[in-house]
Amino acid sequence: MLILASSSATRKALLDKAGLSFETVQAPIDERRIEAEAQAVGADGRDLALLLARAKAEAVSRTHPGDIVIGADQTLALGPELLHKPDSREAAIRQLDHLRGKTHRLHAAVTLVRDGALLWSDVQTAELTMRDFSAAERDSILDLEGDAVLNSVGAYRLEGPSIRLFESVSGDYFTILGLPLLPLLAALRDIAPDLLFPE
Ligand SMILES: Nc1nc2c(ncn2[C@@H]2O[C@H](COP(=O)(O)OP(=O)(O)OP(=O)(O)O)[C@@H](O)[C@H]2O)c(=O)[nH]1
Repeated sequence: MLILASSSATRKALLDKAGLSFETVQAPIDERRIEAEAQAVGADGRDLALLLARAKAEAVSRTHPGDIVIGADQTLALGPELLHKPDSREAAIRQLDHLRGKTHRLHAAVTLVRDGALLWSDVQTAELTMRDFSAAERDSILDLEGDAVLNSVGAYRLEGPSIRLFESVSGDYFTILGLPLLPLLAALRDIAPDLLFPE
């Protein structure tokens, strides 16, 4: 069985649309604690995404012997600063105002783990520049997006009306949504082709 160790509805949707059959299991890890420990030894956004993706897959692998577990994590770096998913509309407003008119990076990491062993990992980075949008424009986009932006590290959904807040985007679409799907599919074809086309 293929397992996605993520509670992300977006990641689940991407694998569903790719026609994969899998289970989702939320990883029982303390992301903030791992982040604090990693940053204390100088980890940057890219390192942290990989560390968390691996920790999630390893944690779920321990309770699912024999299964291939996909771990994934995405960090948002504005210069050296790491931003996180907003927990309210007010926090989303603050987050978008913080990103307005600037360029930030999204680091999306993905891992494959079986019986605690790391089989494969990858980290992809995208660079996104936001327009210097007005507060009125920001608020009308948040009205259109609703609570969906609370599940997104940048308080936006590139595939939704939020796209109107962007100046430019460079990098893979799936990386921005939070799961480097093409490298993951290539790794699964290599490691467990039967899981891509279950009998
Ligand atoms: N739909 C959508 N989701 C996005 C976008 N950018 C980032 N995200 C989501 O932002 C979230 C990043 O937070 P993570 O900590 O990696 O994942 P999570 O949602 O908390 O889920 P876990 O894997 O259980 O930690 C992921 O769910 C991404 O799918 C976007 O443009 N569109």
